[in-house]
Amino acid sequence: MDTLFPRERAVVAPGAVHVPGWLPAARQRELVAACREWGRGPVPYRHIVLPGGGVMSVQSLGLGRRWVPYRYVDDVAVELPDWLAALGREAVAEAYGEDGGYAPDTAFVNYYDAGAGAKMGMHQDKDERSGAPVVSLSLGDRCVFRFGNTETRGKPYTDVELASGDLFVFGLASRFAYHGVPKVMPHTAPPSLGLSGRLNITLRETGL
Ligand SMILES: O=C(O)CCC(=O)C(=O)O
Ligand SMILES: [Fe+2]
Repeated sequence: MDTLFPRERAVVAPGAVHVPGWLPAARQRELVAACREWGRGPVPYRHIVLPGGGVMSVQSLGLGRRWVPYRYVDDVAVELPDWLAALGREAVAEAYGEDGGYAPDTAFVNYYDAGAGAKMGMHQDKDERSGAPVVSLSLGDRCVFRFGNTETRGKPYTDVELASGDLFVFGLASRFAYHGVPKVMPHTAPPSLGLSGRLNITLRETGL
């Protein structure tokens, strides 16, 4: 990534850790290939329709235990691969120094079409019955990831730039913090990745 200054690991809030460039380029390419493959599977990427009638600008696909707004249902359309759960465990160990037995059973793959202005509003990930951390991996275009507090969707929050290969883990006191993606910067993906837009893979333990 071509920034002027090296980007450094940061604890954005207690339990919320940003590790820039965690995924090597080859691993990023493998993950992009896997995301493409999942899209060819039984369930395509789609814009989720919320109960109020709103349509999300992000296109998503679920692996492992399936989520429909706003709950997990007891069925699996596409398995969560063991290698991805293992990567999640490594991610937690990287962020916290130990993996705490992390065993994610669900993942969301989100595609942000940067040209179409895809973004995600401030929300909490709170349909899980587990306090285990959320692991987020970024691929492709850079974005502004807004990481807030557990009380309100508003301030105080911190804006973090997430780039391809970055890891963000939020757990402990930040597990139920509001967060969102107000902006994706088009044409900022590493050219060698062959991806236009941004992919985000988010792993969670449902505790169900
Ligand atoms: O795209 C991101 O970085 C965040 C995604 C997210 O918050 C979610 O899927 O719940
Ligand atoms: Fe989220």
